Amino acid sequence: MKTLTKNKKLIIATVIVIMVCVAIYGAYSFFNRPDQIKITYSDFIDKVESGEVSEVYLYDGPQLQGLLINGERFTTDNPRIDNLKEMLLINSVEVVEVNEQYTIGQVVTFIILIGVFIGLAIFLSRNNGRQASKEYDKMSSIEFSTEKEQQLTFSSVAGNDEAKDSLMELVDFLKNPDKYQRYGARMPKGVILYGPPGTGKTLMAKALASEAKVDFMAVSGSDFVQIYAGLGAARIRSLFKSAREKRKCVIFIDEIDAIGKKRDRGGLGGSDESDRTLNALLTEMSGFKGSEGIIILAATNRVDTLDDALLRPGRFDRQIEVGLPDFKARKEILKLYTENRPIAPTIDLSQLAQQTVYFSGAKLESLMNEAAIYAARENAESISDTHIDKAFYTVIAGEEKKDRSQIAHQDRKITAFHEAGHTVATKLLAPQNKVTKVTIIPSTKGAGGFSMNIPPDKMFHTKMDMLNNIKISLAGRVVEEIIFGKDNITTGASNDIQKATETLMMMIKHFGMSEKMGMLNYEMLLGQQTADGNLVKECNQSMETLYNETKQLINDNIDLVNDIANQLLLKETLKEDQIDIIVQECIAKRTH
Ligand SMILES: Nc1ncnc2c1ncn2[C@@H]1O[C@H](COP(=O)(O)OP(=O)(O)OP(=O)(O)O)[C@@H](O)[C@H]1O
Ligand SMILES: [Zn+2]
Repeated sequence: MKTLTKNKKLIIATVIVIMVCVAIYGAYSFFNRPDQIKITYSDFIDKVESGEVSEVYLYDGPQLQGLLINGERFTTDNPRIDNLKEMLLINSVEVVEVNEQYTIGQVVTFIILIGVFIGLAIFLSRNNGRQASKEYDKMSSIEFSTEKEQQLTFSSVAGNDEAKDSLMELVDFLKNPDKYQRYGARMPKGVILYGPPGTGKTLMAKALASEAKVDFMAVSGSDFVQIYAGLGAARIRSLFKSAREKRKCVIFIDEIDAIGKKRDRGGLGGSDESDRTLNALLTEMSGFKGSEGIIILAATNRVDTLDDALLRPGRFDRQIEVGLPDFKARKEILKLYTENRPIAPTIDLSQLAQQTVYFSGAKLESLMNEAAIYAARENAESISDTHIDKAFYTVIAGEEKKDRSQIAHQDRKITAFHEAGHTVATKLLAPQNKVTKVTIIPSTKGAGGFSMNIPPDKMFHTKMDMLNNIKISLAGRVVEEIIFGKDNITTGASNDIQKATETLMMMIKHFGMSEKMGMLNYEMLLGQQTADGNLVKECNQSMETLYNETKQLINDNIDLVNDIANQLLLKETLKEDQIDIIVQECIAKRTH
């Protein structure tokens, strides 16, 4: 595309040069026309005096030129006398003074030349502008589908149930924005979908638009990063303008981080251009009312790199995680992509789902597609295990070679036991806390799995609450040590240790909860310095005691840890009710 426009410019330039040459030649021959009569100087004086001369071009050259009343042009010798002009004026001849070195022809040629250059400049700049506007237009043509073209529904998206539920709520809003308006409900303008690549973020955005039967406009954040200053911002404005014209629509901005990166505060300059683009986005988002029925969905792999201004209320104030699929979701995705393919009856999707840990939806789709290609190449009757096996290695090519059945087995096991530790400690020490979900599928927030631990709302936290929270944090590491041995503990506990240290330090420094250290605010005493020797010593000792108490607790309930870890290895994600059942069953087993 770039070379094409370059060629175009070259052709245009050549044409213009030719035109200029023609113009110069034309002008030249015009002033040296053979019909230009040559008269003697005395004839000239006679004609002036008899009023036959209308114009004379005065200049310092050897010849004078002029125009007779009858339209004839003439030249005559230039006497180069001082009072010629006065004499001509007295005889009411129009005198045009011409700069010395130039002949009339040259002057006219010069004027034409300048005109042509100005024309050329305007043309090129307009061409440039057109180029810019072409790039600018590209935006709206990137992906635009009207409702008729879409038949996607949320059923085309497997797994990701929580994310789907959140988006489903928005369908009604898009369908009936007036209804919400009537109650003064402020509906979200922007939703950020975040998670690893290929997990179906785009797919869900499309599904939302088609379920709500509204238009879908997709752009990518990187399209707004422009060479032409201000174009990114202009594109944003144009995007919103066309969205408003549609009344209801879903705007999808992929890779929002390309324009929405945290801005460099205090840094010198930074990128003005991306700032300008981000500001345009923020302004546009504040500009439209929620009742307009426009929802902006943005996707990113990393929500933590986004500028805080983007995440404020009235902008992208909803953030939905779209994670890697767990066992159940993988099975559903595989089912989706085997439905219309001839699959050998020996293929066990559950088993395949188990063997594809850490695969994204896109990777699973690609797995089935590659397998289908292998089968087609062989003209096989159906897609068999051998084809899938081959496809498996194609899909994970470049990655560390893993035995299909052993994929990341040790990692999973460690994570499962670590998370089981947190879960058991929570259930035993703080049953009032809600454990919404435990998973061994890594999230973008944590390296391993995570357990969501929501303590009930309380005005005050007791010393006991805080000590228990520390123990819950330590329980992951404790289980690692008990199950895998002192030398095989992992780096997976680094966040836990940070959290435990923070809580303990707060107890000692701010809340006067350490008998040894007394009722002092150590931050006031120590100023900026975070800790002194005594403080560290006290913190260390308390932590050791807490660690040993946690170890005791876990050892006493190791059967429960085993049960939960094994279920995690099997199902990968456990919801609260599933955990409760495991706990009840385990305790029932004990009393028998
Ligand atoms: N949960 C899912 N259910 C069904 N198909 C899925 C799912 N997740 C991903 N896919 C498949 O993977 C393809 C790519 O997914 P999509 O483009 O939506 O991912 P993404 O999260 O937007 O990725 P990226 O972050 O790279 O933009 C989809 O077109 C679909 O075929
Ligand atoms: Zn942990």
